[in-house]
Amino acid sequence: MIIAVDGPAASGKGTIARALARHYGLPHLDTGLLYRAVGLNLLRWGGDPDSEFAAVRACDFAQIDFDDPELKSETVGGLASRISVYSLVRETLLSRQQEFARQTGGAVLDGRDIGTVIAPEAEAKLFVTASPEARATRRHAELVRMGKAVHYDDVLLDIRARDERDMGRSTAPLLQAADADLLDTSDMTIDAAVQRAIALVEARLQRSA
Ligand SMILES: Nc1ncnc2c1ncn2[C@@H]1O[C@H](COP(=O)(O)OP(=O)(O)O)[C@@H](O)[C@H]1O
Ligand SMILES: Nc1ccn([C@@H]2O[C@H](COP(=O)(O)OP(=O)(O)O)[C@@H](O)[C@H]2O)c(=O)n1
Repeated sequence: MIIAVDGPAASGKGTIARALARHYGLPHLDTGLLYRAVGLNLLRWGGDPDSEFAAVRACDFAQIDFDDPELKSETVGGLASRISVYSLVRETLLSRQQEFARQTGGAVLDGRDIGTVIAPEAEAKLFVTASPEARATRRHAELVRMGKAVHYDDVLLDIRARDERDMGRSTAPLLQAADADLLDTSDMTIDAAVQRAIALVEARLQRSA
């Protein structure tokens, strides 16, 4: 079974995807980390994020430690959002994600285009969202926990800028797949959001049985 979890920044899609993976005993891929790794390479190598050529060259994970906390920084997230508009970058990262999705037994993937581009055949699709303010509050708390001195207003601006870029790009824009279930987590605790996600997946599985 493939479960696709898409949504904007800090909506809780990663938290939900990890919980679904645990619940169903499936492997999980956070596809945002691939785009973030490209951004981190550019930062380290002094590559120009305005150059599609440089961004494609940075699609190289040989020196990337996917547990590196720097991947989670807002600088790297911003770079990821900028280079993710390039269709050649998206093409370069496509097969890795599709192979993960199509492995025997299935998988859970989260990102922006899992249900629309990477695995349109997924048995269950969730589009996880929350208000920009709720998302900024969560991301701000997360960054403060990581010891970063950031202002809420800057985090909110960053979230809005990323939404605009992710939704406005021509290749694989962030959008809810026609057959995805919407899950708005603005007023939900993590536990409530996870329980709702499991219920939505179960309902899908029963409908397709
Ligand atoms: N429903 C929720 N209520 C409160 N905080 C949440 C909720 N869902 C996720 N979080 C927290 O918000 C932050 C971002 O969640 P995450 O799952 O990483 O989002 P995304 O993968 O969409 O960027 C994390 O610190 C996470 O613990
Ligand atoms: N499948 C994906 C995943 C991420 N991305 C891009 O990568 C950036 C970082 O993704 P992420 O999922 O790690 O970001 P957060 O939602 O955790 O803030 C996003 O802003 C997107 O622009 C994408 O284009 N397609």
